[in-house]
Amino acid sequence: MAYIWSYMKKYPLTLVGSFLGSIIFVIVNLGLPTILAKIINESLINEDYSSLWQNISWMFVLVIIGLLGNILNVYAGSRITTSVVRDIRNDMYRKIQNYSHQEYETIGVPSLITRMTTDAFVIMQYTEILLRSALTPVLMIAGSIILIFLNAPSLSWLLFSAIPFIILIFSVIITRSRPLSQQLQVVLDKINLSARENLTGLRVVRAFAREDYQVKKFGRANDEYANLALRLNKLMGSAQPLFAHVLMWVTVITIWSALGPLEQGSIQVGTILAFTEYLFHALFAIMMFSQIFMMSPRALASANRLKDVVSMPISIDPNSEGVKRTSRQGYVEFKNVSFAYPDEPEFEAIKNISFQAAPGQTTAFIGSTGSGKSTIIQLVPRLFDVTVGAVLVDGVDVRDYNIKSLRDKIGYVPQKINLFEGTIRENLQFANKDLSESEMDHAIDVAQAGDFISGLEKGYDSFLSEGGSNFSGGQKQRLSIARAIAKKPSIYIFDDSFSALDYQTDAELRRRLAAITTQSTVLLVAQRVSSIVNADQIIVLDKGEIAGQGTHEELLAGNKIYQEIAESQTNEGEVD
Ligand SMILES: Nc1ncnc2c1ncn2[C@@H]1O[C@H](COP(=O)(O)OP(=O)(O)OP(=O)(O)O)[C@@H](O)[C@H]1O
Repeated sequence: MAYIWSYMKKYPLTLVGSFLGSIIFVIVNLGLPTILAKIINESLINEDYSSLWQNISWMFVLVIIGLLGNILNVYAGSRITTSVVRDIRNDMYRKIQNYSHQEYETIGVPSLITRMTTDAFVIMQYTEILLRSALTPVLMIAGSIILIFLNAPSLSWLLFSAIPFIILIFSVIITRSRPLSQQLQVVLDKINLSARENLTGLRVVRAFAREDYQVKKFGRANDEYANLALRLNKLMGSAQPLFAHVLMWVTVITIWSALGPLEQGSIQVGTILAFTEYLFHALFAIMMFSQIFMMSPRALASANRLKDVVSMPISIDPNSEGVKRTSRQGYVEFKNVSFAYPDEPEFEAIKNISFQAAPGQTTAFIGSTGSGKSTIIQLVPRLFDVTVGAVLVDGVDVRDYNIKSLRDKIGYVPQKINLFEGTIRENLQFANKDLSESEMDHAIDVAQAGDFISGLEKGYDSFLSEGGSNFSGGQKQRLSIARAIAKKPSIYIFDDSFSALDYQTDAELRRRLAAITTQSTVLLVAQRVSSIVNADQIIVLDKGEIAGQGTHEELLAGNKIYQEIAESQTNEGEVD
């Protein structure tokens, strides 16, 4: 509740409007039966037609005020609920932008999506219920009790004997629904994970003809959700009929117990009619009020999941007051760096790594799969922080930089290509929003992407689907490289970025890159020896440790692991 209130209170005027609407609603709903009782008891029985018309006119006035109140209530309520959910989503999205990989991995991308969509939607529904069922029912209960005591005190016991039944019904429902509501959101995460995995891996699923398996896997999560939802809906759905049942009994008992006083003339027909209306409003208000508690377990579960996202401590401090400018450009140094991934703190993915890279030089990393190549280069843009030692860029520890300034220095081409939905132009401008047409031509040209783009009908305005899935692996790699070049960084990082290129394109691209990186340092992860023969230094990795360091010729002469890699590729006819 406090969580939602922290968002609701940002809209004080709209809140006042909603409260005013609630007050009008109560006045109108209790005013109408009160006037009706007057009409029956006074105007009709005494055949006083002038007071009859007067009362009917008051009823008209009340109905019109009620209509205006309703409009105000609905309008203000909608504004608040939609604003609250929009603000929650914006806050989440902003926070997620600052997440490091560790935070993403802790919550998981599918869960983040469920939280931003479904959990936020649950909060929207709950805000709506709060606005509808908090103030109005309280006023309605208070007003009904006062009017019952003023007009029919002898029947008030009926109200008080019905209240425990209503409270009992809702207490049972609320207690039982709490664990179900919490489970429901967790199972929804599973559905999201399964759907996402299936849809993003559609080609693999088809290629392995595993559609049935995937359908069953999704079906299991979906069935689990349906079972839980059914149990929850049955519980929630039983509230209304049980309430109606209590109300019917109370109405029958009211008529029955009013017969005596009616005969004795101590109570009038209009009063009984008004009493049943007050009673209905009071009990209905209790039911409305209970909705807050019925919905609260689910809302609480969702609010906690949303709060977890926003309050998640950021493991990589963006250090906004950190270093923004350096006199040197393009120097990278690793000083005795060891690193363990946060989810496996016992296992050091890289151990005691030291090397220096200077502008105009290419430093290449090679080694068997899982030897730690990607891990090393991810430490330069501070995607993770070192566990031991230090990474220096231009002489400054990367942790001392303003993180944006550090990353501005780097053009990163990740192993898993990430292009965004939009045009080629937009994807390149992602690196540099002020990119001129000639700069774009140059980046595309160096990345060897000009040929295939000129063959496209719309050229730079050709559209990439989500993740660039309508382009080939090699085309995507070249666009990703062009995007890094467009940034004109002082440090280039290529993580296995040439693997999808044919040998000729790979060689030409490296030649063109060498020409534009005379003032920049290049860190390059490669699988093929042919991609790194001209590197100024090659670092051979084995199980996270440096097993050799030198030029291609030096390593070929004296490093066993490098010799084995080169030999295996020569046998395949790969090395130039
Ligand atoms: N996010 C992660 N969480 C935990 N361990 C990880 C993570 N990423 C990589 N590792 C582990 O760290 C080690 C080094 O992985 P890394 O990706 O750096 O290897 P690599 O040399 O780049 O391999 P490849 O050539 O296959 O890309 C491996 O043992 C891997 O299992």
